[in-house]
Order: sequence, then structure tokens, then C-alpha cells
Amino acid sequence: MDLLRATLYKVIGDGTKLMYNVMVDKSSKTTVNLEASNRSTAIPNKSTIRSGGNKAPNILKAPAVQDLDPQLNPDYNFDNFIEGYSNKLSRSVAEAVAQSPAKTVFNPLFIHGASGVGKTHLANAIGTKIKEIYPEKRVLYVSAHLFQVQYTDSVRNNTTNDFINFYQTIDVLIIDDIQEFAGVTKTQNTFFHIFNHLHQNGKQLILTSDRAPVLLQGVEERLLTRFKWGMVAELEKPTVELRKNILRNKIHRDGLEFPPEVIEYIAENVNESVRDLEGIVISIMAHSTIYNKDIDLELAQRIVKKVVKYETKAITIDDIIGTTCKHYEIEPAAIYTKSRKREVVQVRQVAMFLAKKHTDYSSSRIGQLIGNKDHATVLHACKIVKELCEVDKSFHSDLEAIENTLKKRN
Ligand SMILES: Nc1ncnc2c1ncn2[C@@H]1O[C@H](COP(=O)(O)OP(=O)(O)OP(=O)(O)O)[C@@H](O)[C@H]1O
Repeated sequence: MDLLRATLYKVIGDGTKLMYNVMVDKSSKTTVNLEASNRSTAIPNKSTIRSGGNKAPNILKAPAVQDLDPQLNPDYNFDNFIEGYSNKLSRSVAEAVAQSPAKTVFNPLFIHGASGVGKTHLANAIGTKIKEIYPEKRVLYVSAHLFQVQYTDSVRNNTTNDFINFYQTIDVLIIDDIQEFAGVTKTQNTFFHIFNHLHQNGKQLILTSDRAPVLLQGVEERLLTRFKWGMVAELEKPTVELRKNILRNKIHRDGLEFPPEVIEYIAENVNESVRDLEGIVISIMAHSTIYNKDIDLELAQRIVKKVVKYETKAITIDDIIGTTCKHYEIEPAAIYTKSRKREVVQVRQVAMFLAKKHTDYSSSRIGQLIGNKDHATVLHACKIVKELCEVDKSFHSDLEAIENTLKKRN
């Protein structure tokens, strides 16, 4: 008793009251699961509760709502989850679940999408909102990885019953990155039982994954079918408009000011993940502060280039001809004619210049492919284009526009 008391005071707090009840079932040699109210409990003084981080679920602590740290990130809420076309559906469903956990048809709610599109944010937002509206609910956010570690520990320590009992007391269970369960059969099996228990008892499950259920290889079919019982909602890659809004919001929240063309540039070129957008804002801010430099397009371009993998799919002569003709509004067929019309000649020259700059073809080959000319014509075209660029602003910006279109075609 003394040892137990001293340990409880140390771990939970002074004055923790220990109540226990030992039942031994000699006939079956199995552990008896008791209802929470009958089970041994240790109720800490409210003033001395310490956040244990739910690292290893402690059955002694399980029944007290106020003693369960939901492990939610309060920075991830609905207020700062910006809505756009690509996440509208998922966000609406998430809000419905937050308003009425386990009372909608969205149970389980399975949110999937590529890395950095906001799955963890949205899942946390649901949990945070539920805690706001229903403080008495036992909400728990846990990564699939941590769930698996806890399960493995419980097997090692022979406390798997406690582990399962603990999870069966949760009202809203959020498991992030469920794809991590692939290939770990025993964890899946245990989760299957927890899932069934919670679902049958009217508890809400929220799962996130980097892929849709049908693509989750290494996850048992019986789990996959359950994942599809409720709502499978995809968070798509953010559209350019959403990226702009997220950027503006972040910049505003951080008390910064970025010129509009910088926001446009970042939003147009960083199109995979919101995490990348946030990283770029931080890098730009750091560079501007450390080097005492204004935030301008040039700085943004330098930083974006380091972060974004420009897929350098080789530019072809056909790409160049197509883009240049489109820009100058002439038919590509005109390039291959003998026409000496000024506009056709100029388009040929621009195409030759761009081919020299962006492809590895020799001048003779470029000449052959663009209007069947010789290599001297190609070199002459390059010289003319360069000279024109230096003296004619509008010609220069035409060329830049064509080059930008060529880069973006990837
Ligand atoms: N719509 C949004 N509005 C505001 N911030 C967002 C939005 N979507 C994502 N974010 C932010 O982007 C970052 C990455 O989001 P999050 O971690 O939720 O992505 P994820 O899809 O869970 O990624 P992963 O699969 O790699 O874990 C977070 O800082 C998050 O706040």
C-alpha cells in the first residue's frame, strides 16, 4: 500500500485517492473486464492533475474525462482552415461531424489526400470543436504509429486487455495516417475489435490516410469495408485560388506584408502542398530579415526554386512551335511554308532562338525542323532575337511570356 500510494502521489499528484478491488476468477484463469465504475480507480485532486500525454494508456486513469488529454493541436481549428473548391466537401462533412459526433451518417469519417493538404489539420479541428461543444466527451487524437507502438508495448507488458479497455472508453477516436497499419496484422486485428466496439456503441471514428481505402494495400479487407461504411472524403490538392487565400491568411496572421506579385508567384509555382507554402513564407521572411532585404519577386523566385521540384520534362521543338504560334496567333503550318511574310519570319526566328536556348539540338537540326532552313539562318535568327530584346521592350516581354508558358506546361 505504501509503495502504491507513494508511486501514485509521484505520478499523478499528492492526495490521489486509491480505491481498488481485486477479483480473481480461479476457474478460467482469464482476466475479468469490469465496468469502469467497479474497477480500481485513482482519482487525482483536480489541482494536481499532470498531463501525461497518453503515451501509454493507464487503465487507472481511463474513466475520468478531465484526466484524458485529447492530444489535439489547438492551432489546427476550423477558424484557420481556409475553405476552397478543393476542400469544400471535406470541410462541410467535418463540420457536420463536429456538431453531432456519431449522430450523422458520416461514421466513420475517412479523410484522405496527398501529403500536406490538411488532413491532420481538419481531423484536429473536428476534435477541438467537439471538445468546445461537448466538453464531457472523451476525445482522443492519436497517430496510427503511436497506436501501434502502444499496442506493441502492451503485448510486451502483458497489458493488452488494458490497452483495449482504454480505447473502448473513447467517445471520439481520431487516428491519423491509418496507412501505417499496412502489413501489421496484429495491430489491425486489435484495432478491428476496438473499431467494432466503438461503432456499435455509437461512438465517432475519424480516420485519415494518404490514400483512398481501395488503394490501402496490406490492410485487411474486413477493415477496408468498415472504412467505407461512413463517408470517404478526399482533400484534393489546393487550387491556385485556395493557395493564394492560404498565403494571404498566413502572411496576415504573422503580421507580415508581401507584395501581391510575390503572393501570385508563390501560389502559381508551389502547387503540391500547403506545408510547402508555409515553409516558403518562413524562408522568405528569414532571408529578408537576416539580409535586410525587401521582400520582392526576385527573392521569392530564388527561394521557390530551392523548394519546388520543377519537373524538367525536356522541352520539344513541337512545344516551342506550338507555344510561339499560339502567342502570335498564327497557324503552325505557316512555319513550314516558304512564306517571307514579316510575322511568319519573326515567329520562325523566335522559335529558333528558343530551340537553341532550351533544347540540345544542333543549329542544323533546328533549321531542318523549323521551316527546313540551314544552320546559318538559325544563328542569324538567334542574333536578331537577342538584339531585338535589348531595344524592344514589348518584344522582350512577349518572349518572356512564351518562355513562362513553356515552363508551366509541365
Ligand atoms: N485549408 C487550409 N487552410 C489553412 N492551413 C492549411 C490548410 N490546409 C493545410 N493547411 C496547413 O498546411 C500544413 C500541412 O497540413 P497537414 O499537416 O494537416 O497536412 P496532412 O495532409 O496531414 O499531411 P501529411 O499527410 O504529410 O501528414 C499545416 O500547417 C496546416 O495548418
